[in-house]
Amino acid sequence: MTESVIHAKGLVKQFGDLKAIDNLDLDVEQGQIYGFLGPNGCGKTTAIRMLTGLLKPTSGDINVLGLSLPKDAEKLRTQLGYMTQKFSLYSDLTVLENLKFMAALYPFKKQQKQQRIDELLHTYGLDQRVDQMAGSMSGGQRQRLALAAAVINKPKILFLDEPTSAVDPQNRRDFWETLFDLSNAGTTILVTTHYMDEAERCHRLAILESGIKRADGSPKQLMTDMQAHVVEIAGAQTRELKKQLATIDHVISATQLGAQLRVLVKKDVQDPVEFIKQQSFCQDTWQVNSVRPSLEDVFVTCTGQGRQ
Ligand SMILES: Nc1ncnc2c1ncn2[C@@H]1O[C@H](COP(=O)(O)OP(=O)(O)OP(=O)(O)O)[C@@H](O)[C@H]1O
Repeated sequence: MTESVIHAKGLVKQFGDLKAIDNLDLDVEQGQIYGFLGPNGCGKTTAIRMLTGLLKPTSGDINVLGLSLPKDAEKLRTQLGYMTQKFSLYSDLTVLENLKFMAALYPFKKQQKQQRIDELLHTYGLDQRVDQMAGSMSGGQRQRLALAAAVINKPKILFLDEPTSAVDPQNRRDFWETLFDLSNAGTTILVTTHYMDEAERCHRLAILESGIKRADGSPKQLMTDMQAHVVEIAGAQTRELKKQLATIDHVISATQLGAQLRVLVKKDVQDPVEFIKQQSFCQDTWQVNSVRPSLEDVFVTCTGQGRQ
């Protein structure tokens, strides 16, 4: 079995009356890209801050790269990289100045430092922009600079908090290619997101809601194990049909996608297509088909209104 480099057991973080993280267990293997998927405020940043040693848990155990947190946080610092949610670089410094500033936080020898900066400028396509102010760069360019800065110390584990919230789909794709290069070279990556397409790229992910882990597994495994059938209905008067479906006990949710309704039906229904067709309001002209689940279906089934 591959080594677990992040291990948490019974992790709790309480802010006054609010339990931001509630009894979280976590195991992340070396080289894995592990995602935290969840809505705003579900506790993703709080979890990352505890796993990097920046925030003390209320209770629970954390072991990262064999070190116990928060006790050994200082020993761990040089082995981690952390790209925070907000743009954490200096807008009024150039690309080069920002990288030099970050490099000064680590014990580089002078020549080593320049070599590493040159390497990063090249890898992240920034060599033509060394003298550009970070504040004048596009969202995608800034994100590349932030990533270069986060990996300047060649971290064993890289934490990324909603890294692609300000970039377009092409930049997001390119960014993920870079993450797979890092993962392939042995870097473990923990990334938070609320985008389904991003979560789907992870080797493994945890779905978080109100600080609680609702599901954990590879995207494929989560879709296979989902506790619901997915049915698509094409026909007239979809808005009215949606309202009627919402009143049926075995229907978890119904949502409109273009001209069709995508309906989640509880797993204990044997034949979901027949089940829909047998409803009194179902019209013969409607096309009802069983379809493969998506990660969004998994998310809806195990969170919010899906949890009945
Ligand atoms: N220092 C703090 N003091 C009090 N409450 C806090 C503190 N930090 C976070 N919280 C609360 O804990 C909950 C989880 O916040 P957190 O930032 O971890 O969520 P998140 O999933 O990262 O959200 P987002 O996607 O919006 O960043 C929120 O309700 C937040 O208001």
